Amino acid sequence: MAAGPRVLNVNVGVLGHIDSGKTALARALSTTGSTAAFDRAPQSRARGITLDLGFSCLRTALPPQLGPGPGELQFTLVDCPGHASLIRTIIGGAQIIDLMMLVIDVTKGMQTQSAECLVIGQIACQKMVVVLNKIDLLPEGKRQSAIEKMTKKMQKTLENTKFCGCPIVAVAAKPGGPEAPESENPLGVSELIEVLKSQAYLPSRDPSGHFLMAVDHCFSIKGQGTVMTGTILSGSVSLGDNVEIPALKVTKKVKSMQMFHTPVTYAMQGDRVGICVTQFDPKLLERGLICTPESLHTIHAAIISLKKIQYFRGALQTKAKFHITVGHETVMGRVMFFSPAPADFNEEVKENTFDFDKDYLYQEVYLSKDSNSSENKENDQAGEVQLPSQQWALLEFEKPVTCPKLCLVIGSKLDTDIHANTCRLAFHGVLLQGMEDKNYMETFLPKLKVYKLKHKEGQVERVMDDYSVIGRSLFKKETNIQIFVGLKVKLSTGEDGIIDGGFGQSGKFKIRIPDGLKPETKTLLTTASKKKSKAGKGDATKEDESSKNDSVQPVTISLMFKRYVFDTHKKMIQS
Ligand SMILES: Nc1nc2c(ncn2[C@@H]2O[C@H](COP(=O)(O)OP(=O)(O)OP(=O)(O)O)[C@@H](O)[C@H]2O)c(=O)[nH]1
Ligand SMILES: [Mg+2]
Repeated sequence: MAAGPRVLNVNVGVLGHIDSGKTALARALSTTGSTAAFDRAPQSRARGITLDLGFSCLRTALPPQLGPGPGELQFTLVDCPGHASLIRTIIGGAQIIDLMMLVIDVTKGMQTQSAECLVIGQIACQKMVVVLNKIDLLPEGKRQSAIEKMTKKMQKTLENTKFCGCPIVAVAAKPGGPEAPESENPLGVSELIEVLKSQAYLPSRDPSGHFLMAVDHCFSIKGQGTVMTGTILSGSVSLGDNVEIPALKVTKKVKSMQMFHTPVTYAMQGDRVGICVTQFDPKLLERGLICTPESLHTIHAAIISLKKIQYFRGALQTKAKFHITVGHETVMGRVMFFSPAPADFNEEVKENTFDFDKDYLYQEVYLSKDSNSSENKENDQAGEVQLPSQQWALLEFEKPVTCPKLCLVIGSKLDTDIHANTCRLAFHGVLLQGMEDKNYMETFLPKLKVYKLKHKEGQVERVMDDYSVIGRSLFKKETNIQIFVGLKVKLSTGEDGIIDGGFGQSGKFKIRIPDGLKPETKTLLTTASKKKSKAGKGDATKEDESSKNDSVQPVTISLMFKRYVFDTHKKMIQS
């Protein structure tokens, strides 16, 4: 470890709607700039928007809650882009921060991407500070009352979020806007620094486990090698360690390391470091992960636990495609939702594990208060829809992704029109099980016991004798009835029956009633048959005709069974 005073690092994300003044605020806050801060990229400057994460830092005295003893607190400011199209970068940025600043243009209030950032913050961050920026644009006489009004509004917005009651600070990061001289001093920034200090906490710092680092910049230094800078997400790293760049499948030795311009020999979770390796072309890696060799897995499909994002309009449909951010990568993927089997509905589920021994119920749509699918009609009749405490999804990716175990997953509809003023983030969850085998369909999925409940209805055509009836309209003409032989059915009059075999060529079948038909049922059926044969006089010989003629029969037959979605034999199972 480096000698000298103790320095603690806290990553502070700067998030908010486009043009709210995030970059201006980061600039006002920082005393030391680091690589690629402040829209240094030429494309960024030309367009006046932030295209990538910007890093800068600010050092202050250690606040009392992080004491005792001498030392310094370093805030690494992670300036995120605001433009809607860059939401993937924002999600990546949010996963490395400990404390989030949500920047709001005080003259505009909450805007579409402020809301999306708030959602991301709720998923990925512990703490938040709201910054009302551009207060210089409020007429001086009415400034205070306008700030108070917006503060109240924000408090209301945050009421039902985990950030309820968080500090709200009013500033002007760049009074006068872009044309104002640099000498114009920002307003409220020293107050904001005090608030940040009061909110700072020691993020979890645990040197155990695999080393994993989110790299945000990669560049070469003549005569030294290639430097990758980033935040250590887990584990630790020492000089001489081998680290893998999984996206490129190469392993390199750590030649030297720096933490904010100071050489170090060791760094751990929460630290921001630059790692120098040799013989590696920096052009090959821009953004990405490096890790302990072979500690990440590359997966083609995954099982996740998930929750719908409340602000997402519309239902989450099975088979729909989403943009899926898995850890730090985003790919297209298809989803299939499933819930606990009814028997396990109220059972506590263990966090971060998936139980392959249990049965799960396939769902056409994710069950939520607003999902009024016909599937849930039976549930609905009780009034309120009963929702399970946990639901899951199977994700099938269009391209394999490389990610750590148990990483964060966010599903979004990024193809939604960015001017549509709606939340594009649809669900979030935890990756419970990845499937590394390309042939997971054959090798893995059969282990996943998700079933569909099938319900078929038909009618009793006529009585054969006291212990058997002929049924119809349950199967199609071409159905191989043989595979249904032996399955149990129930008559609407209460009798249990067993499918005995086909009858004729038109999909009719024979049902055996082991306990015999009730006399009432027999009467009911005989009267109905008589009526029918009268009506159909002349054609009575044509069996086929009568099955098309859907005259109402008084007794219905219902067949219920479950079938596992991934069972290659398509077995029908009855309890
Ligand atoms: N009047 C006034 N203008 C400001 C203030 N802060 C920022 N601006 C202006 O608002 C515009 C946007 O500022 P940026 O800091 O680039 O905004 P941003 O949120 O980083 O934008 P993106 O990164 O593209 O989302 C610039 O023209 C700034 O000069 C402020 O406190 N007062
Ligand atoms: Mg910016």
